[in-house]
Amino acid sequence: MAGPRPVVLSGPSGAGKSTLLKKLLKDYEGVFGFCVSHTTRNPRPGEEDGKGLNCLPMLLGATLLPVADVLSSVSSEDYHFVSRETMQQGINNGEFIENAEFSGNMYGTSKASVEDVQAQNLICILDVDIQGVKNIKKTDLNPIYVSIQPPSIEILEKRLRDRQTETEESLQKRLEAARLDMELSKEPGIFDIVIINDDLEEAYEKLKEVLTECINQLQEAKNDILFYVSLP
Ligand SMILES: Nc1ncnc2c1ncn2[C@@H]1O[C@H](COP(=O)(O)OP(=O)(O)OP(=O)(O)O)[C@@H](O)[C@H]1O
Ligand SMILES: Nc1nc2c(ncn2[C@@H]2O[C@H](COP(=O)(O)O)[C@@H](O)[C@H]2O)c(=O)[nH]1
Repeated sequence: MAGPRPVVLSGPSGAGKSTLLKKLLKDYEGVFGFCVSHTTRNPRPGEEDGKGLNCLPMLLGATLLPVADVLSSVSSEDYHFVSRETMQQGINNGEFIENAEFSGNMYGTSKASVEDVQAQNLICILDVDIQGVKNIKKTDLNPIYVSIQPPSIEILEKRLRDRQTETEESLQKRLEAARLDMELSKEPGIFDIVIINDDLEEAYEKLKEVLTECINQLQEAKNDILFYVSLP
């Protein structure tokens, strides 16, 4: 696929991927674009369908709201919320790069979502579980693979409980998946880097360090374009 090399963020549910992602998208506006996944799970309070930073021009056009109002209403971590039937149809039609069943729900990355970000010359960030990582490895996407891990399963459980988004049943399913994810992340060759998210600021600094090269490459490419465009 064309465009700058994408970034895959993975790691157990509750490890802090979205928290780090939101900081990154805010600090590097115009550099990164979030790939909005599809899911069959119910939206959480505050989540809305199909909203992602890459939908911004559409939102601005459709709502005619002041830019600041639209920006404050845009979350970087929402989904296209769909029924199982719709999702399965899309998968059957070959519209997805990868898809997985996680904690009783379907999740997937559509080709259109990736292309949407890449068409804007942004570095496309995907947030997927470990099954997604394995499936993406079979494609030609060629991303940088980053695993965000919690300091321990006990701390992960506390973070998930404190987040108050899960029922006891879904929390237990997520912890079960987390144990497997934490084991697999130790296998050499799966991830380019594993970041332990203990202190948030330290984890964020490490993430930025890993992404420095691709951030610089994109910014240089944009500067080159600006230079040539401004030539008389
Ligand atoms: N370093 C940290 N220290 C303490 N709490 C944290 C830290 N990082 C994230 N959290 C908190 O832990 C909770 C889980 O974080 P977050 O929602 O970002 O995880 P996630 O990996 O994106 O989960 P999911 O995959 O389920 O979306 C949030 O309430 C967040 O505020
Ligand atoms: N394989 C995929 N996994 C995905 C995708 N989008 C999100 N996820 C992962 O699902 C879990 C749970 O997410 P939550 O929002 O319900 O807490 C988490 O590990 C995500 O990384 C996807 O498109 N494909």
